[in-house]
Amino acid sequence: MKPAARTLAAIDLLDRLDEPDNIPVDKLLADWGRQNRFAGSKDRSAIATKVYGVLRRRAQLDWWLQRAGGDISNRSRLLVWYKFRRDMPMERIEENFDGTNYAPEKLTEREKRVLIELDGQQLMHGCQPIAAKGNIPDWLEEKMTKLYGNKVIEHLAAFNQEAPVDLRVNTLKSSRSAAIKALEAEEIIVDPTRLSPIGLRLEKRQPLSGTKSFRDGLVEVQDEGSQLAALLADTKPGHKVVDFCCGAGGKSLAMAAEMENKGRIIACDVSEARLKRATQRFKRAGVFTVETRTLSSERDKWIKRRAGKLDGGFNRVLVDAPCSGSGTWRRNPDQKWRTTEQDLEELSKLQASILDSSARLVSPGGRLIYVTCSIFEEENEAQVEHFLKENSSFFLHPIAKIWGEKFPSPCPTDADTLRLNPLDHGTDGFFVAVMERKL
Ligand SMILES: C[S@@+](CC[C@H](N)C(=O)[O-])C[C@H]1O[C@@H](n2cnc3c(N)ncnc32)[C@H](O)[C@@H]1O
Repeated sequence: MKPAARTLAAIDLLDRLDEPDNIPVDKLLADWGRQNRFAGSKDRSAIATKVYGVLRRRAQLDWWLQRAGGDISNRSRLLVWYKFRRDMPMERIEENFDGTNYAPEKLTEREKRVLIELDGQQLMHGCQPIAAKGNIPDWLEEKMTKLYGNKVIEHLAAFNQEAPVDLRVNTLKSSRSAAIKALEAEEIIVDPTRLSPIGLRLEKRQPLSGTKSFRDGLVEVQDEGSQLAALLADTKPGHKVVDFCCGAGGKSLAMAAEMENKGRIIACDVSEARLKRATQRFKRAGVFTVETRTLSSERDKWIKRRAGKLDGGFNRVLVDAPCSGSGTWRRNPDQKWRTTEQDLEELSKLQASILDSSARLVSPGGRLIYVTCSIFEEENEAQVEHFLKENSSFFLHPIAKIWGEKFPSPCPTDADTLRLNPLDHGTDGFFVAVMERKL
């Protein structure tokens, strides 16, 4: 594809992301690649760089557009993003807007004036408000400042970096050192992760799905934060466990390995498609203690039936709740432009309802582990506080206690719950609370 065709494709994709059906950017790009087979891997990668580039810098690009008198559109955003790249002199920008077939219209006089206004400027400007400097929507500025205080800009910058690729070693099939060697033999260089004792971090982004190590189930792709959340469930061989919102099974896989394939995990979700993907992953990993269950909702009749059983409930119920995904902005920068205050309110209600229902499955002395990949208080601490107020038979089990028993690294928090973030921990944003039912 010529440069202008790539530019047009990127603008079209950015416009598509503004539509209300919430297709995540990674899926949109993958679908586009499948539907446009004429595009080679270099084309796809160049288009993705432009799309992510604009999504990660959107608030700053809009700030400059307003200041320089441009209109706010994805075409203008990409144009200004080009302008701030050192490798894009005016001739190259014009080449990307050449007005031919399969290319964006030629630059207007107004657009050219905007570009002249930006001559000699840097994307970051001292007069930008926090929301612009940190590339978040205005309504999130107060929330993020409350969370991160005077380090808010640094935190937002960390949320704007590309996330590393982390792997979890499947201890049913390998040790960390053996997995490092097996990957090295396939020219994949990894380093041990800092916090998770079973994690590896790729030195550089590389396709993994074709490698023997991956196909043989020695490793699974899983963010280090997600690994820690699963490990903090502290499952033991022989336990009975429910993974209440199991999705494609990431945490079930980690728990099954911790349980040495002994015991039973019931992996539930309302999405059949995700459960199907989970089943394939269990097979590859050699996990045979997991059975899947499709729920109609968090109030599914199965829960009522199980909760009423006399044979004691489950030792562990892990709730990896549906959430805003604000902890994963490094991977999904589109998400922050889509989440609204109303979404947060609706999600909070759903989370409370899921917690309330799933708690009924926990046996006396058993634990309810509440996890989100969100950084927002209303989805995290506030949920736990509300739950404990309504459920006096549960108490908070301090994270530091479990951490000290399981991990060689020092516990990153002295609070009773754990909140991870990219700047301090190098992981996605995650929240974990462990609540125990009194005997
Ligand atoms: C954060 S994702 C889970 C990710 C998964 N645990 C993992 O580690 O890969 C949340 C999941 O909750 C599921 N979900 C949404 N509403 C639900 C409900 N009412 N009851 C149970 N699961 C629900 C979604 O389908 C989604 O798979």
